[in-house]
Amino acid sequence: MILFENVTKTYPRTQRPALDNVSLEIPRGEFVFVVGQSGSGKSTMLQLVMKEQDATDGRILVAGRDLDRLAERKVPALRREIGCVFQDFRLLPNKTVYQNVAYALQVLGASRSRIRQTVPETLELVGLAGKEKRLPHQLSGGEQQRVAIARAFVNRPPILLADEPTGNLDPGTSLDIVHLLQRINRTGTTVVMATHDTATVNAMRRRVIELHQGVMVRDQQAGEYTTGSLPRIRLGDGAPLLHGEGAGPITAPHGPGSAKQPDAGRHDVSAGDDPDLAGPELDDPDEVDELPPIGRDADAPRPRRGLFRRGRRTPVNSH
Ligand SMILES: Nc1ncnc2c1ncn2[C@@H]1O[C@H](COP(=O)(O)OP(=O)(O)OP(=O)(O)O)[C@@H](O)[C@H]1O
Repeated sequence: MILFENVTKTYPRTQRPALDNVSLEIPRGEFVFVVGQSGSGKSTMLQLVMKEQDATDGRILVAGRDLDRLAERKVPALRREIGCVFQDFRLLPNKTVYQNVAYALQVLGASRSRIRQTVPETLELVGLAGKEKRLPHQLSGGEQQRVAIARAFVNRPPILLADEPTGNLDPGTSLDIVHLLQRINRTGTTVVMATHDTATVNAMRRRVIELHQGVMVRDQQAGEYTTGSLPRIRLGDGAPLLHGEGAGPITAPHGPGSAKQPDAGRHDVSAGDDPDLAGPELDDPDEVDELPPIGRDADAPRPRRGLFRRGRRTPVNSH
């Protein structure tokens, strides 16, 4: 599903690669944490998957597509396969919960009947049934992130990328959000979550890919994440540092086995047409221009700072 073969990314006018000869495979349906200090290359990795950035060297396959050979006109189709969640939620402030989620389908040209069916069932999935008519400022931080997850997932993408989705949330709420991502993962969607959040990673015990100055230094099933306190192993001259002696098996990157298989991980959740759950009609089709960057909104103008560039880091109330 996602394959990196000897991928290097060096940004213009920089000395050191942001990602340095990274090889990995993430099979369909997996849940993976990407961890590492600030500047280690986590966001760059996610941007490469989205083709928000191009690799300087190496090969990337995503959902059966070789990104280096993907024509520009086919990038929107790639992005429709990928939902994105960010630290700062990026909701439309003047739209209700329902409208924020419906919008993601509307820009994809979904029919009204599909929107009326899918939005309520997705809001129910993320635990927001009953809050359809609230505006983002009437929600807690955790609830806002649930809306963002609903928006990213409403089209049932086979891949969900989450870049520091718990960065603005307190520990308990963070765990709730990661449990929600796990629930989405159980529907067959591959989840890749970049995070600094050691407690969450340690609570979940899923696959952990660790980056250090752009180098992948760990790829571990059922991994932990402990910053600074574990002994480090030197592999040899010039080799990367390896964390976590005794912390569990350290696996080699997977081979390129399944990466070319077409994605079939979509999952439909059926729900009835409950009028109580149906939100207000979208009043203005021209609102498409206001849509903030999300993964599947491939046709919207791309922000200059990139889909995965950080916005504010202002803590918000997450209770
Ligand atoms: N557009 C860019 N132009 C130049 N350098 C960049 C750009 N984006 C990222 N970098 C550099 O690439 C390296 C990796 O950055 P990246 O944002 O991928 O790290 P990160 O692990 O996601 O960090 P953080 O956790 O702070 O978000 C850093 O040295 C960063 O300064």
